[in-house]
Amino acid sequence: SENGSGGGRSGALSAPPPVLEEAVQKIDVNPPKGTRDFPPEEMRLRNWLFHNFREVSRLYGFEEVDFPVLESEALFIRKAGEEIRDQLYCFEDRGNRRVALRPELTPSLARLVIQKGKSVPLPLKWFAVGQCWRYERMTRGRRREHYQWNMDIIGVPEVTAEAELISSIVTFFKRIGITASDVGFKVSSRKVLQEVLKCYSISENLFGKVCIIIDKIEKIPIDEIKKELKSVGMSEEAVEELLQVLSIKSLTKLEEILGGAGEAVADLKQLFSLAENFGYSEWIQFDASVVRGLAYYTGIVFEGFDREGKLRAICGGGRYDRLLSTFGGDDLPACGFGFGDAVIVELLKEKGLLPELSLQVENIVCALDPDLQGAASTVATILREKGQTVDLVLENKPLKWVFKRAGRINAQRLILVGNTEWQKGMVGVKILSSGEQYEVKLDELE
Ligand SMILES: CC(=O)Nc1cnc2ccccc2c1
Repeated sequence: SENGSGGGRSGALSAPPPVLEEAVQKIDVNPPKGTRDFPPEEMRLRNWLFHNFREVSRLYGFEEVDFPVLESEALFIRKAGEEIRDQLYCFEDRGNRRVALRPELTPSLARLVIQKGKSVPLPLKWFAVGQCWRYERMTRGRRREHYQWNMDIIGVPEVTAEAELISSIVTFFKRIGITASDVGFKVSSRKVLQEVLKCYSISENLFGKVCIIIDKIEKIPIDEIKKELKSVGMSEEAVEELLQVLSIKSLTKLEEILGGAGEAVADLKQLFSLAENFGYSEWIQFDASVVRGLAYYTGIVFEGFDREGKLRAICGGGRYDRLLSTFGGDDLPACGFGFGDAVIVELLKEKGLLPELSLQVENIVCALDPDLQGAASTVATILREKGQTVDLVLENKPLKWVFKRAGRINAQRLILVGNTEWQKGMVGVKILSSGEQYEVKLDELE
């Protein structure tokens, strides 16, 4: 409220009219490239979505955690050639530290688990909803930020953890009206890949790279995939065998190829059996081509997809038993998933399932003349202390303006503070849906 010319007011009468700062050249009122504002309507949808994320997490007994959006760049530097690494939103800060806006939440969660060490009893069941960033050349015009819901279970080596996580996502889908005919989960295990590579005595450290290449199987031509696999050292024969195995869509077939002794088949059999018990068998299918694009997965991996095949993956996750130890922590088993805020909204639009969320206020309170503004403030406070929502008219406005605003904010009733009523300790009430109008004593207003 201070004017711009040299500090506070000096004797209003003598001072020349305050000269505001010279107008800066018009700033760009749009948010930075690839980012979004959330004006009220969009914010209501976001809050509705996040409320459902949090409610499901609560139903499953998970505790909410959060981390800085800014992390040391080192947390995300992995050598496997991931897209998330190529698009890291990283920079050098004013202390010459290499930092990055987090592209995902899992490394931060792993960092916090290690930091907490033995002080937190296992298993840990933590969830977070956080904004994640990527720096893409805007040529692609894609977003540079999105919000992700993550749920992670730390300290459980059995696939009961993965089964629980998939169950939580099914619960989420059901809550918002999505059914098993709308979406499904493709489920596999990276141990399938591991067992094939072992047959060809391909070294472990190629594992991450091969996964990242395979993850592009539906995004780039198969010849390109073969070329990249050979470039990391796989033989022609190994490539052919691998691609053959990755096309398997039945567990029985997989068992024929890999034999029944391996962990991959055992884990997947157990997962599908648990899915029966959870009651979500119709939601999942085995698909050996699913590897997911993050290098740290080591076991079961899964991704939610829309059965019409129009959209990108809705969510994805899996087991990452080595991540904590690569950060110098104990060798703790871990699994989790990430669920972005973008594809799900596209799906809801496609299915006509976007919720109708309008602003709803119970009361609009207004003084019928300026010297009753104080009285109106008192009435608003009384109603608010009763837990009622109140839009208090803050200026002396004509009744026409008040009615117009009442309509716009979807007020249920109009509380009029007028002289004659106020003298009797009363206020006027108008129910805006029916038009019914009456007077009521202030202490009987509920
Ligand atoms: C569909 C969409 O907006 N995807 C998206 C948007 N921003 C991101 C930012 C970081 C990592 C992944 C991201 C993914």
